Amino acid sequence: MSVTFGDDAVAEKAAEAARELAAEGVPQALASGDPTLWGPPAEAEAAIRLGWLSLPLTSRELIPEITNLVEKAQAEHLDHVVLAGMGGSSLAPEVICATADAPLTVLDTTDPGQVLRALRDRLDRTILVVASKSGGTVETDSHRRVYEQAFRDAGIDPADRIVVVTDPDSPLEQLAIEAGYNIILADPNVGGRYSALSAFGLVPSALAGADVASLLDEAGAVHPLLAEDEGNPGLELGTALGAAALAGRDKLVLEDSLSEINGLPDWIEQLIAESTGKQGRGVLPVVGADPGEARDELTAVIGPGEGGVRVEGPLGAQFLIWEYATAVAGRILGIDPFDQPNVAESKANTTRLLESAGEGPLPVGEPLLVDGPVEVYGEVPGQPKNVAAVLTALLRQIPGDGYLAVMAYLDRLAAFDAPVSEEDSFEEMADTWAAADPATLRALLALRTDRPVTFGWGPRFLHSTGQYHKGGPQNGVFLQITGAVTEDVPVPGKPYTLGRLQLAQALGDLGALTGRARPAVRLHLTDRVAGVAHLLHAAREL
Ligand SMILES: O=P(O)(O)OC[C@H]1O[C@H](O)[C@H](O)[C@@H](O)[C@@H]1O
Repeated sequence: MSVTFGDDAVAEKAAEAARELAAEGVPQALASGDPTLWGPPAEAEAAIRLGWLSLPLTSRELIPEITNLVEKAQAEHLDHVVLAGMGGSSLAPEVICATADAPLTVLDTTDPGQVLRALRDRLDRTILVVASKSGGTVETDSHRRVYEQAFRDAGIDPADRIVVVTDPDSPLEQLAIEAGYNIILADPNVGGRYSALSAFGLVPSALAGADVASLLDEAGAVHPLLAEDEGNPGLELGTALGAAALAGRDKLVLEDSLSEINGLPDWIEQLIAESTGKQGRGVLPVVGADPGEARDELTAVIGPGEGGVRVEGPLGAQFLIWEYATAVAGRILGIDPFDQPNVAESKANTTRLLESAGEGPLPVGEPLLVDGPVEVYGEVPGQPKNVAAVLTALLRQIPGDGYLAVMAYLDRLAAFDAPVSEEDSFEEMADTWAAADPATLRALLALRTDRPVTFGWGPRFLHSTGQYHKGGPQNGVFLQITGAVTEDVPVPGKPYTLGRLQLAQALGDLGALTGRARPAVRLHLTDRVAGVAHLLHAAREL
């Protein structure tokens, strides 16, 4: 495992901060789980949130139980592994499985189309992992309800197919005991985004076929370094992130293109955004972007490559080092890296919207304008006449130290429905998919501004960068995309459908953003395919 610097200024600042922390005994204290390192207000939370430090050792106890579960699933030919879990309960397994080439279907969406895709795929061979630390997350609860119903309708006993990963004594544990589900309890002294090496990361990944014992070995190999003042990669990375942010380089561009690890930036994004984005401070992770020249950017590269900071090492070690680094950066920035004080606001807004609308329509308001398949909602300066003018106005509103966040409450897999010919080369197919993918908007808009542009799928990002948007520096500009639902999915036992919940989530977050006087616009696609094409066309023509 190594942390190296391609930028002398960052290297010097990191070394200076590391010397100061070493003089205060921080590396040793953090490695031994001292909860006082983030000040008195954070102490109570930190006292029950440092269990991740010992997971490379303690999670070994889970291996026999996990092996039994895997053998049982194999014996029953359950080879379609579906993971219902939000944020910390699915981001690590997604990277672990993508890196190990182990097929895993992740459900961290309320998009009815995307959920239907999973439901219609090999239900007879599906094993569902319901993962929630709190046991009360609405998306995960909805997935469980939908799958229970689908299993029953197919004559399958849900108890034969559902595995629950949760904290001891959560409401989900109680429900799972009563329903007779397989239950694996996680270490309650580990927060969601620090849980990669806990049962949350290991159980679904092992079921999908990843070698999770090796991950623990990889983390175990760097574990002894965490108490060191010198040659401690966690300290080197954490001081680089913290000191760079204090010096104004608080946008962290995460790159992994040359790495053998697939998708780690998405996991780091949640870890950094939720841990640091609070009290008007924080580090903004930017995923999928080319490094820019902006004075407030720092590039972190996973694996080989060019960048301000390079972090090279196997996945298990990366998890532990980034967690430790985040805790160190939190101390440098003077924030509590273990809470997420603003995530609940959008959730509360969503609940209120659903309750007050009853069975009536959700209060979407009147569109400001309609441009072909795109309705525009919200306030935009300069009386724009079309989508292109709205995008231009939003880009102009980004402050000099700010960013634009694009948040798409859509089916993340829909772009792959775009028709390709078998004669097409892979590059041609990739171009076709990119032309149907709302995520392409990020790159197109990034060409028109020198400020960072981020992209998140809703509601997934609400459990990640959503904290930073609301709790971090108030310099974001926000572009929501929602879409018409053609086939909805009822949530058994609840008065709403997934489509209604998804829209209420978008509106709930929009309320939290506009309540902070942030510029925020919602583009609603009345025809999703045509709407994405229209948006991308407008962005290309800017
Ligand atoms: O595992 P759960 O309790 O369902 O939580 C899932 C996610 O929910 C919240 O939004 C938190 O902000 C995240 O940190 C967490 O990972």
